[in-house]
Amino acid sequence: MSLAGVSCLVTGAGGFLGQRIVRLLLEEEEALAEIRLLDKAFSNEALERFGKFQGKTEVKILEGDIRDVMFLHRACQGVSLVIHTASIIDTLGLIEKQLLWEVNVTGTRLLLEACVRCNVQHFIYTSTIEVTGPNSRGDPIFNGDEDTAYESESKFPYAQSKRLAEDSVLKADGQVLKDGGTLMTCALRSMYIFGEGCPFLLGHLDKCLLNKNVYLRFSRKEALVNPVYVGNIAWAHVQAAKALQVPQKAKHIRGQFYYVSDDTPHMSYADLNYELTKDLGFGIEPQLPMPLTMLYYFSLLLELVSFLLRPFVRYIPSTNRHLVTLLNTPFTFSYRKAQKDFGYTPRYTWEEASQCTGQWIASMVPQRRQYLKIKAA
Ligand SMILES: NC(=O)c1ccc[n+]([C@@H]2O[C@H](COP(=O)([O-])OP(=O)(O)OC[C@H]3O[C@@H](n4cnc5c(N)ncnc54)[C@H](O)[C@@H]3O)[C@@H](O)[C@H]2O)c1
Repeated sequence: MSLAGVSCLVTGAGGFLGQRIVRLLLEEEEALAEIRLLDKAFSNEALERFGKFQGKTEVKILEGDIRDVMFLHRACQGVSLVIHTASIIDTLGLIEKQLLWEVNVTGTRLLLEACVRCNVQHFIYTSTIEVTGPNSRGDPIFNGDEDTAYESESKFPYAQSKRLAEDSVLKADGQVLKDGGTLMTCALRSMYIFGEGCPFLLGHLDKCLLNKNVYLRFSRKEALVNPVYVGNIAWAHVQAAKALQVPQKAKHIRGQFYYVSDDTPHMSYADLNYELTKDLGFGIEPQLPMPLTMLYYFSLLLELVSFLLRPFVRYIPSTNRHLVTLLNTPFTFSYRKAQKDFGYTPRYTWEEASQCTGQWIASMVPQRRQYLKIKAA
């Protein structure tokens, strides 16, 4: 299976995951013809990294908005594969719902329409485990798979927006392209992603440094999850893309969603922070700041305060019931189906993943200390 000669568009290419997907695509032995990198903004570091690449694949930077129909039309013209990672991630409810919808839901639909107009045959959507749950009751799942029945009714805007976008992607499978061809789509439901460049890890690191080098325990030890290393979820996109090129394989994949995890040991989100930086001598609080039920009602209280203040001031609490449940519910998934249907196996072991991530965090500590010092002054 190969992507030799393929022209591919990656949206969200300047983001944490997008950059890693691009890197893997550029490293492919059998070179792609062209990769178009779409994002609303690229950092200088990202541009520098892409600029260093000296290979056969042509790289084009497309800076613009996923909501811009004309821009999408130009971006899709002449490509046969779209990997759609661009999205707004919002676990706290910081972003206005309308903007979240416009980017995550409408943006995805506009992109699908552009694909049909421009005869793009293959479309891979980066979805999230949050479209499955956990639900508000906090029902656990251990080693779930695509057939695991689960009552999920998340009303949290980010999860809802990703669910609607995923539905649109999977429903678009089979649509007739302008030239009479067929659009084939699939969605990869990623676990929480860790790795070099992960903004969430930096947020937790800052709090740890402010707490005298002790990580906050925001999830109980028993709340086992299985986060995925960025190199592995990126690899899953590449593997899915390759399999879609092969008609015999594509027929199993199209219209399907897949859970993508790797061999990261199952542990809580809080314990992952600790595990990744054990060598730095950081600690972790032994217990939640208050019993889980109390934490839940405390979050409810903060949400009520936020609601009451809404006519006067926009106050977004630092926690909410959705987040407390998300962080404290055992929720693990197997990648068996992705392995069976498109040959996904993790490219990096847990040892490699944790070592690279740990080294990156260690390299960020001096900078973050400096930043926190300036912020406090
Ligand atoms: N980070 C995680 O733990 C995680 C877990 C599961 C799924 N995902 C999914 O993976 C994808 C990538 O996430 P990430 O962690 O790389 O996030 P990220 O924020 O680093 O990347 C998203 C990119 O999308 C771009 N973008 C946002 N709005 C845009 C717009 N209007 N037009 C064009 N580009 C726009 C951003 O500039 C950003 O570069 C997302 O779809 C997310 O839902 C992430």
